[in-house]
Amino acid sequence: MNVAIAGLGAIGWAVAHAIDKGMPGITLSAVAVRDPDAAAERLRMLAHPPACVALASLADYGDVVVECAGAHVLREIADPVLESGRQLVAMSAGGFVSSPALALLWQRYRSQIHIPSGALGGLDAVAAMAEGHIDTVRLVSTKPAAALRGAPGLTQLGIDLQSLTGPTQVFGGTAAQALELFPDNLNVAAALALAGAGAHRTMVELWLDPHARTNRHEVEVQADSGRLRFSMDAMPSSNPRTSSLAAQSVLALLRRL
Ligand SMILES: NC(=O)C1=CN([C@@H]2O[C@H](COP(=O)(O)OP(=O)(O)OC[C@H]3O[C@@H](n4cnc5c(N)ncnc54)[C@H](O)[C@@H]3O)[C@@H](O)[C@H]2O)C=CC1
Ligand SMILES: O=C([O-])CC(=O)C(=O)O
Repeated sequence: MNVAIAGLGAIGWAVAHAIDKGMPGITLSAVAVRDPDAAAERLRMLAHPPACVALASLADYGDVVVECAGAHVLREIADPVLESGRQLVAMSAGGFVSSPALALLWQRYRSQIHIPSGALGGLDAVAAMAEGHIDTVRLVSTKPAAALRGAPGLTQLGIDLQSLTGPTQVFGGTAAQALELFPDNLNVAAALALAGAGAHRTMVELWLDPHARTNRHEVEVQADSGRLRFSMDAMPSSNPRTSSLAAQSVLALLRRL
């Protein structure tokens, strides 16, 4: 299986590196990066350096194309991949909630689009519950201050990270609203919404804890089939916004595919 990756940041590089070290039956065929000169040095560290190509060409190189570059490029990557019948693995799940054009792609091609369990997990159980009736879904995410630095929602809500002294709730509302304010921080809410009750019926609380060392995600789903509760304390990766489990969830998905 040829895998092509968009974006060589915290997740993309971890996935590229792991495939290069050896995953049976999987070859890293191509990457698309924003700055090819900067990436060239990194790619030289790999035993089998992949081709460096444009985003729109990834579909020519990969049976599976893994997006780890951000929701702003998801459409550019997704169109050629889905039209050519390839499979798309999308880390920036929030794009399918906040962009109407991407929401349409999700409806039309969902069998070819894989949303990894990311920094959360447990989505198989939530999807199974959605086959019956889900009454309520609640996600409470608690993050260290560094994880939210630069998020547009902080400015819009008038939150000053420096002034926080203890755990503080910065947002409460639907997943759809959460992704408008925190598009790079709550893909977990999108993944949960897409697996379960949708972005308008998935309720999200976002807390900031200046003393937190992990990204904590607590999920509660009430359905006619029963009640699910779990929590994940995920260690940050080289990117303080992103848990290291997110890249590992891509590797686990690739092995399954
Ligand atoms: N589903 C989930 O549970 C999670 C999803 N994410 C999302 O996954 C995505 C990747 O996360 P990270 O690797 O931590 O981000 P990152 O910021 O470390 O890496 C993103 C990379 O994409 C590259 N990039 C940006 N625009 C590009 C373009 N036009 N062409 C090629 N490359 C481009 C950047 O140069 C950067 O190297 C983000 O959208 C993030 O919000 C992150 C954590 C968990
Ligand atoms: O990595 C995490 O803990 C969650 C995250 O960034 C996201 O959902 O976008």
